Amino acid sequence: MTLRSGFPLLHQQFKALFRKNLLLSWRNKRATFLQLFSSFFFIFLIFCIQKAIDARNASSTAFESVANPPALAAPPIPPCEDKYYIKTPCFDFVWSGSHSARIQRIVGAIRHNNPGRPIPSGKVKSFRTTAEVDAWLYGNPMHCPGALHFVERNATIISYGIQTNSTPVAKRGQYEDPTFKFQIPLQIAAEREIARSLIGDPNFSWFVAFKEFAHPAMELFSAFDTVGPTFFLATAMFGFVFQMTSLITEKELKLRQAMTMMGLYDSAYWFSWLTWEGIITLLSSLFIVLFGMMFQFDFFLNNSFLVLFLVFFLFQLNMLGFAFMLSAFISKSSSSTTVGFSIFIVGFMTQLVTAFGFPYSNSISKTYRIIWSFFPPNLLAKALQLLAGATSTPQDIGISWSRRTKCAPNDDECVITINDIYVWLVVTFFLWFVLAIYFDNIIPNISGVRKSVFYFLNPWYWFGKGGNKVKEGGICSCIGSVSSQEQLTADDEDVLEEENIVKQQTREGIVDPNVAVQIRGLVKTYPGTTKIGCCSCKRTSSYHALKGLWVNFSKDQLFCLLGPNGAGKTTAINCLTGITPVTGGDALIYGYSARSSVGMAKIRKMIGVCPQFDILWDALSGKEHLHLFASIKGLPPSSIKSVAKKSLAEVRLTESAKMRAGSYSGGMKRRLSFAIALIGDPKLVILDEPTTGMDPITRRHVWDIIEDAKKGRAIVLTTHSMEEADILSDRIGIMAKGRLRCIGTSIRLKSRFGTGFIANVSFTGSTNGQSSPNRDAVTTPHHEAVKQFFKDHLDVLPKEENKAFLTFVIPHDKEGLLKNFFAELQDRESEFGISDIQLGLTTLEEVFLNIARQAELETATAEGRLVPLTLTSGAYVEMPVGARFVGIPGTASAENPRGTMVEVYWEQDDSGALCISGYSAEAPIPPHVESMSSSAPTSRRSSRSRQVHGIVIHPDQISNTSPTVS
Ligand SMILES: Nc1ncnc2c1ncn2[C@@H]1O[C@H](COP(=O)(O)OP(=O)(O)OP(=O)(O)O)[C@@H](O)[C@H]1O
Repeated sequence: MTLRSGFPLLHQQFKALFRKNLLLSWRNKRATFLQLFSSFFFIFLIFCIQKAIDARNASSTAFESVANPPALAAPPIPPCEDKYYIKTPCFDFVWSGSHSARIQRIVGAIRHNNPGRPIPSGKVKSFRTTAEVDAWLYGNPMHCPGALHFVERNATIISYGIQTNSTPVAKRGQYEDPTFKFQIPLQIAAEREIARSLIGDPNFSWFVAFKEFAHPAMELFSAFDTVGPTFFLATAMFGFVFQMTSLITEKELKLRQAMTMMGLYDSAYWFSWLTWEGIITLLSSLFIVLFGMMFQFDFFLNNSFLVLFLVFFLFQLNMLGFAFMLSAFISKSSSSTTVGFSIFIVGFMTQLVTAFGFPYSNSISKTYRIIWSFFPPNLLAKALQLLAGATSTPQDIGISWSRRTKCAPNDDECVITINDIYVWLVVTFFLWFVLAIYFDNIIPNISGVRKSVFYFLNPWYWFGKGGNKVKEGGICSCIGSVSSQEQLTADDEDVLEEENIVKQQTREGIVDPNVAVQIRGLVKTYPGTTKIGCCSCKRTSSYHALKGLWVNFSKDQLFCLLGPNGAGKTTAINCLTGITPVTGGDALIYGYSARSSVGMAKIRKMIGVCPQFDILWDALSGKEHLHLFASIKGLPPSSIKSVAKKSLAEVRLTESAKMRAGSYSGGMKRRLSFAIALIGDPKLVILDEPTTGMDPITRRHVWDIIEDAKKGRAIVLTTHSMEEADILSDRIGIMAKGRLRCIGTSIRLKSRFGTGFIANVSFTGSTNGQSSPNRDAVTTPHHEAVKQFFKDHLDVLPKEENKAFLTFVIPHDKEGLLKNFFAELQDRESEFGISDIQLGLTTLEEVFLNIARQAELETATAEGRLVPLTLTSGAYVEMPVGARFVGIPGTASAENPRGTMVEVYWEQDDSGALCISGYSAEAPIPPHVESMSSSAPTSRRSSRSRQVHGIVIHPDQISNTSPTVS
């Protein structure tokens, strides 16, 4: 099948990713709904605020245009209860001059003639003098809104004075102006009745009317101007946070890395996100303007639709670019909400400052304006201020499309126009977007790999022909010197032979057509770094994860890489797939070098990878995953459907093809990851623990698929299942501490590194007991007889024993004796009470443990890592991790002149580390073993390390003779 490349592939990848983004948004309905429609909620809130403001202003004509004001007839004296903040009982007014009968009559007339409401006598209070009134007011605050003071000068002159409170007060949004409410009615009433008294005509007409000035409407207090920026910033924050979360999640879950491994173009990735989010932003901006018009805001009705739409669209697009850029700095998706919230708070505060006029004023330096305008919420605040100002009164016509380049109506300073804001938003959007791609390249990815700070200066980068060289370590950390790793000579003869073959082929330039992958002295050293924090420097030393790997992986074969945790298997795979840069050596995959970026581009087309962790989107179905990865790989569109269908059938996921991967079981997810690795018929398939979490039936099924998949391609498998390795592998390499320790077929490894044969002898009539490595635990006459039989004929003692069975390990050199030995044992079965005898070769697991233990022992010895063990006899030993035979200090006697020793049994714990599982009974140390003192290794690291308490005996010294311990 010919895979697409170049622009057609870029286009295909873009379409597939765009569809993926669409599906993710569709499946995450709540988030998408908020992105699109949250503006409705905020516009409704602005509507409510505007209604409240309008209601408050309803009593005033200031906000209306009054061309021909009507006359207001003189108002009556209001009841005192009408006053805000009054204490009852209250008086409508108090007065002084009560000693004058004429004044009394005038006050009586004021009460009776009050228009529309005669005032009862109990609602006024009389005093003789002004001083008495003051004394009463002082002693009874808030019991009366006003006072009249009459003085009868003579028969023709009556003077009067008025006392009222002059402070306007507010209550529930309404203002009370005491001049109009109390003072003027009292004044008119007093003057009317004084005039009538002086003229002597009680019906004398005294009509006073008030008229305000004709005036245009004042600027309305606009909710858009004040709360609009914050509310629309909040609307944009939904998209901002969701976008950051999506990008960071794809980074965090290594989804992006997986797609890159499959040959994804970075440009397809970024533009697919930009296009999809651009569409969402466009719709959301459209809805903002439509909702605003629906609520009949002058702001939306009087400004041009296009002007408004562009303000919201460009602002939200700008925030999107800002989110893209920030996501390069964040590695945990959970942090995006915190970052979003912080941006909102900062935006809220800077918008507040903008609302007060900073820095868009002629009196403030242009430099401030430029700096301020880089933060998108500030530009939004200014744009809304201009647009609100342009529609603040009903006469204002707003900003039309043609006026966008001119000063906004009512903007006296005219420091910035709407068009300037557009330009700023567009330019800064491109800036954020370019910075997002730049930072994404130079900030270490999830594998700690990044490009050089000046990567874009390499012309080849732009042509996709190199320039993708990567580095390790953060840009703000000084990479410590990488100590060079000398190439160590292999200890094992098979490993050495493999190494020599590869070296010879490399030297002589021989291209073996059967070799798919040739690893030539691959070295990987993770550099140590010095991270400079604010108050401290953190140093880490470099780590040699691969110390020179020389190996060939043949076509049509499965090579299994085994090794304990941290052996370097994943590092080797990551070097092959280009995830991590190679420090030394090289790896050729079908002739292309993994060190060259041109080669890596070719390699990516040929490999399929099933990483250790499932790299899947929870919201996408199995079928959608296969369609996506097939498109990224470059399969012709016409074949994608059938290939995906076939792949799903192969991994038995046809039934659940349409189910979302999030609801798959662990085994189903692994199967899907496996199917993704095989898509596009790759010539090299790398499977990193592919069957983890699968049930035994499915696992066997996947093994069948792997077996079938060997044809025409090379497969590299890493696994912790020895059974899997045994069944599937054509060749196995066991790694430990960054080196290949042994290589060969399963049989070869078992016969070379296994302890020999395992004989299991079961007894009749015995109940199952606990197996015990300690042979003192169980003894019966039959047991003793069988043990003696083995001792006499093969010179071995049991490795494990309990009431039910005895287990013996028979060394390879006894193979010639076995036929007669077992024939005789079978003849005497009834005599020994034997129910069954089983004989087998040692397992691969044992080989693995032996290799791992040896590697641990080497390291533990070098590092001085010791493990204590107290024996049942009370003796105490302390040995390096992995030590098998340990002599017990102080046990030399006449009977055992070299002392005694125990064999220590090791197993791997859950984390893969070696721990003691048991130990044998004490046995004499054979005479040929080197002297006790010389064989006790001590730490070469430092004097701080503890001393070995015991004698570590190399297994070869014991196996050179008959087994002495069991
Ligand atoms: N980015 C890194 N920086 C520093 N050290 C690393 C880095 N990645 C891996 N290592 C170290 O390199 C060693 C080899 O790791 P690797 O993941 O290759 O082991 P492995 O054999 O795949 O183990 P497992 O079976 O647990 O997957 C480990 O000691 C690990 O801590």
